[in-house]
Amino acid sequence: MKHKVAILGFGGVGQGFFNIVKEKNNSIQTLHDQSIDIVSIADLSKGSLHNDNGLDFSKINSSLKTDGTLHHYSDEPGLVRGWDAKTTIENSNADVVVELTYTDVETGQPAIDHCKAAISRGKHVVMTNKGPVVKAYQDLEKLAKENGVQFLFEGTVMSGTPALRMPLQTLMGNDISQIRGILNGTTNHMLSQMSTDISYEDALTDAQSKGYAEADPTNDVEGYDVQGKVIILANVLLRGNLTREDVPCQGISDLTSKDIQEAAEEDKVWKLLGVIENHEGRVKGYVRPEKLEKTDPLAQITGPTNAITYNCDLSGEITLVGAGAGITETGFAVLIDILTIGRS
Ligand SMILES: NC(=O)C1=CN([C@@H]2O[C@H](COP(=O)(O)OP(=O)(O)OC[C@H]3O[C@@H](n4cnc5c(N)ncnc54)[C@H](OP(=O)(O)O)[C@@H]3O)[C@@H](O)[C@H]2O)C=CC1
Ligand SMILES: N[C@@H](CC=O)C(=O)O
Repeated sequence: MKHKVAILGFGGVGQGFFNIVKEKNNSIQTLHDQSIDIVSIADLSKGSLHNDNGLDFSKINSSLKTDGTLHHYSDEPGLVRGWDAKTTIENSNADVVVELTYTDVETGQPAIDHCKAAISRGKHVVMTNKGPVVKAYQDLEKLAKENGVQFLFEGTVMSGTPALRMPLQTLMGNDISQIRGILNGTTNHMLSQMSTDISYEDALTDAQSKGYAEADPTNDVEGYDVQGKVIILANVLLRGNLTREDVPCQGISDLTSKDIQEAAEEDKVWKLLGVIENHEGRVKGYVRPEKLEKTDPLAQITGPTNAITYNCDLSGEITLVGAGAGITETGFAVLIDILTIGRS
């Protein structure tokens, strides 16, 4: 099976996904009988390219190497430049639209419109952008069903670690009464760095330089990113109907290096937690920093690594530990969603 893919947003994750396809397309074809043609890329400032016959990976690579944009991609028959995201969805021959633009958890836009336009045209949507899942999960899921396409978003929670697919598929039949986790790579990395005397500002700059942080890192440090993930987990796994107003949210911006040192002296460690409680179908969630005993399994999780514990009635506590952010890890989440479409 050959997937024709359009990428909207060619920042860290877009390029992480592109590099994976460039390196692994042949082995994926051999092992899984699927391959990926990138036919369109649309980005605000890096430029936009489309070719019905597929774009040339080596030409994309060399243009990126020149100055980080697509402007140096050389001409070829069938090449179209300059389509914006909307035109790409309308005109591209892609059967999968990959939505990797900025997350806006307040409005979900413009990504909700991108999803609706793609799904209404019979295109599958794969995304790591949390906005549309936080704001419009039920509507988009319904629209996807009506149009006979898939709407997949594994990378929205814990990047390439299967925090959604694992419970949906392999914990089926359990009642999950609680989900509790460290769900943001940026802040966990910052808290780990701050415990080694690195300042809050330097720790944030480091997380940004490594591609973990949101375009506006306020979303990370004020907890809004975790709040979005709590809503996604609650609504997708537990059939909740939570909105941002339902989830009290406190981030780490008030925590100082002194607080972290004082906790260490008490053998404790500060962690930013996202928690969802499910009492017989009444689903609630919150986000706040908590001072954990060093013996708590979540206290051991450092750097951009995340962890999530599902409290299940049949299988007991199951904890998943893995990357919470990162461009290759999140690029992998896009790949696994596309391969899942191919399998079904
Ligand atoms: N980085 C990570 O570890 C993870 C990220 N995510 C999510 O994945 C998405 C992508 O993340 P990441 O790649 O790190 O973010 P970046 O900020 O690096 O990239 C986003 C890209 O989208 C482009 N863009 C924004 N709006 C539009 C638009 N309307 N049309 C076309 N292009 C647009 C930007 O253009 P411009 O060239 O102008 O900047 C930028 O290149 C985000 O929603 C993020 O929340 C999810 C999990 C992990
Ligand atoms: N900014 C987020 C990226 C993934 O969702 C994080 O740091 O976890």
